[in-house]
Amino acid sequence: MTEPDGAANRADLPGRVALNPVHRDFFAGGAGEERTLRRNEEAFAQRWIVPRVLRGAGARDLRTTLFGTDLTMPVLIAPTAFHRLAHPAGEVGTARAAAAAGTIMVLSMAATQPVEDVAATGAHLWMQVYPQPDEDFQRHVVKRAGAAGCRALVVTVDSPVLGRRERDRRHGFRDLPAGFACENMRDADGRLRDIAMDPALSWEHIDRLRASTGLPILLKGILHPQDARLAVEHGVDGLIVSNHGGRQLDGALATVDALPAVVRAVDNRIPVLLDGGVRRGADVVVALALGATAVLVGRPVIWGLAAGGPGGVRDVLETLRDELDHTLALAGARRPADLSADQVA
Ligand SMILES: Cc1cc2nc3c(=O)[nH]c(=O)nc-3n(C[C@H](O)[C@H](O)[C@H](O)COP(=O)(O)O)c2cc1C
Ligand SMILES: CCCCC(=O)C(=O)O
Repeated sequence: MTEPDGAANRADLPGRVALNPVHRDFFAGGAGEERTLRRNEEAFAQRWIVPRVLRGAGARDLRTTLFGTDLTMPVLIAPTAFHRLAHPAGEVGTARAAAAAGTIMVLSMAATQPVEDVAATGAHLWMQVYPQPDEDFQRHVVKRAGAAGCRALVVTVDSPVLGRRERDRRHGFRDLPAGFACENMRDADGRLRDIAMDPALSWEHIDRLRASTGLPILLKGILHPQDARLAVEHGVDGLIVSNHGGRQLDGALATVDALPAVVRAVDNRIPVLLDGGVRRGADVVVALALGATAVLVGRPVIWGLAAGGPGGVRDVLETLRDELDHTLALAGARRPADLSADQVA
């Protein structure tokens, strides 16, 4: 997706603030040569929809239910870090747009505003966490998210170590600037912790997390069908096929290429979601036809936030909704569930 570049023709957008180029590269960039980052979008561009005709489909119905929450469309907001670097409205601004659009926002563990403030917008929230080796602290974060009203946990499992983002290295960008903090990384005494990434974590960590909370748990960052099977065996409630928007393992499989095998392995036992490279309604249709229950968008939301605050995010979501509705009509489907894998070539 084209990045906002501070061009003058965007100055008319309400709430727009110029994006610091270092922060723009943080949002836009991926790991290594950014092969996976590019491939996520290219893989969608190489999928072709085979429409069905004369099905009397009528007006579309995009509604979707996930773990008891009704959404107006199968497009969610992926967890992304540091929204206050994109716009002063921060995660609260993004959540206002999610509430207005009737979808779920997945709040990043690296959010720059407290989950309680974000939840006060009335948006449906899920909380994303990187599994923390200090399990007492992790339970504290999970409890706090639940108390604030988050309805599910998204556990990101593709980050045993942080990806090498060369744009950030060139800029020397390592951390949030002064005056910003990961507000949901405070311990019970209010002290800030760093987000830990730990290559020693295993399925036992997920088992203990599973036993410690009644919230539905989704694993984010699944690409291999065997991991999908293991997730089901370990009592996980949902999967997100993701390569972290190409920010972790450069060279990892594109998500739409990974989706069919994961869907087969899961065999309808739990919902399978996908993120990475979803930019248009046609991409959503392809993912749904290949068996995803819903998709999430990452960078488009950030660009909307940077360009226009909550209204900019709303524009991004409503554009995706319109395109999805239109593409479904042209594909001969009334509901997402009417699509089938034989409609993708
Ligand atoms: C700037 C940025 C920050 C991100 N931060 C997180 C994060 O804190 N936790 C997480 O699980 N994923 C994070 N992701 C990955 C997204 O959740 C998602 O997998 C990815 O952005 C989807 O790809 P897309 O940007 O092509 O839509 C981040 C992605 C970006 C671009
Ligand atoms: C330590 C938080 C990193 C967030 C991020 O940039 C990502 O997950 O891609």
